[in-house]
Amino acid sequence: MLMLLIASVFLSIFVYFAWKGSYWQRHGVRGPRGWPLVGNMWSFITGRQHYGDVYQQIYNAYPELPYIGIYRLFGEPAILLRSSEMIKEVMIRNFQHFQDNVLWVNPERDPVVTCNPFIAKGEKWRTMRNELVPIFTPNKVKSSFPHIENVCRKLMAHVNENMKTNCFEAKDLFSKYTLDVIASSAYGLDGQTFTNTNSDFTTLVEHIFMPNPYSLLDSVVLLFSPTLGNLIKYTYFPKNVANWLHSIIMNILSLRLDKEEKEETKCLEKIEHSDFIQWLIENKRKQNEPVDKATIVGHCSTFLLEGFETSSSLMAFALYQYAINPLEQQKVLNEIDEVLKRYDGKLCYEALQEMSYLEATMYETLRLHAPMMALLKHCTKSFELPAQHRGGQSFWVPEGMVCIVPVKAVHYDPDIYANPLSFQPERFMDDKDKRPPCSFLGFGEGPRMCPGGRFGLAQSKAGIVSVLSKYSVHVADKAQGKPLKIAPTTFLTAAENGIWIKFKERA
Ligand code: HEM
Repeated sequence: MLMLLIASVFLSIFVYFAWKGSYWQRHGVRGPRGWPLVGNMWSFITGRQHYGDVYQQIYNAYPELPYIGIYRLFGEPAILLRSSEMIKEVMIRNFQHFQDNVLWVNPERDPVVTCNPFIAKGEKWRTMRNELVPIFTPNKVKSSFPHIENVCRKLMAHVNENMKTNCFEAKDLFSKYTLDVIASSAYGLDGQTFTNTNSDFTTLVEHIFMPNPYSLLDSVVLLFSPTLGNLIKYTYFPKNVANWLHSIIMNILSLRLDKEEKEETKCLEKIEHSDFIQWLIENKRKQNEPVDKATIVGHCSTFLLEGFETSSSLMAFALYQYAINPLEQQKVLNEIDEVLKRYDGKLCYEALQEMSYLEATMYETLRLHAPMMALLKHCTKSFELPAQHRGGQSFWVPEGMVCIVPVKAVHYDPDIYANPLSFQPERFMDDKDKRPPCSFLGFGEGPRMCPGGRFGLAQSKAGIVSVLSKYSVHVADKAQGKPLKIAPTTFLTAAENGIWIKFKERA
């Protein structure tokens, strides 16, 4: 009797998985066969391949299809978008059907980050995004520039001081830089990241996104399994960092808002602050709306989480690319010299705008090392995709299904970017209008496209120009002959063993 029971349990499990694994066959959509539980993600879940590389492999295997039916972890059917037309449908033209990002964060455990537009869903997303967009207009980015310039000076002092050892881990160097920029331009604080090894920004925040033994678990929870997240009580924003941030921002707000009230009653002049927090407050006042302190703390967590990691990895990967591509580096150095000469050697916002080759190298770096190797969108309103192949039928994407935009696969597609492995910044000067839509996704696309990209580029370019106006960059001795390895487990793209560089004083 017991044997019969066990056998029927096994049989039911087998039938269930066989039925689940035949989803795409039943719907007449082509794609790779999936395995029970792991779907097509075996090499990801075993820590051997980044999820972006898994999607790239599948993308390359079906060159003739506009989209592919795949199985994510736990056998979950999902659509991998392939043609640029399909990507455009989902990210831009029919955005209202695919509004939400896939990122499983529990609002009760992670209340601070629920204001983050990258995480927020539905109407809350729209409200939060609308509050942030005015902070990043060209004028506002220009107004932030004195903060950036000031941190550039600290960066240079730090590099000059450490030239004796002359072996820098680029990601670490530029994380310090971008954290200091955010501390100053967003909160009006001195982050002390270069001068104080025990500064809160250095000890609490700097390593949040670095590869660690839990990176794979974090990625699985964030992208695949809220149930697992609940089980292990996962938090996206570590509790101690959230508490620390909450307390410093509430302090800043009390100082500013309470002071303003007192000053208003005494009719004294207001103190001028010029940072993101102040602009958030002013925008609320202009609209005659109350300033909600909790929301401002939420936005401050967004500045921190979205603002430092993406830019610092862009800077680190860019310097790595210059180091292994000396001809392209020379073009950057020449342009920096030429432009700065016109500005009496002074780094300023206007000078950066004239460095078009430098900008092209940033885009080319983002093409090769996009911070997000795939963007995942939830279908929020069912949507009809055209037939996938001749003789096939259209497919209704059901609400809740995940649609994958395989950023890395698109960026490395030789039909879009000839010779995709090589670093050719010229592609972003001459040819950019000749490419199909949605073929550069370093900042995403459509209504959810990165609102902070302009600021991110400005801070990245300024730091790079500061360093390269004095030094050229090279692969550090300890990393010679060792190819760069990308960590297979992290949510954001990161180098497994760091990016080791050295500088040489320019003649
Ligand atoms: C070079 C630097 C940066 C890169 C490469 C970058 C890249 C991205 C990407 C790929 C997305 C996803 C877009 C999508 O889903 O279509 C994104 C979203 C976002 N980024 Fe950035 N980012 C950068 C800098 C920044 C900065 C400095 C901030 C703010 C301080 C910021 C704030 C955001 C926010 C709030 C979102 C969510 C937007 C939404 O879903 O509506 N980013 N970014």
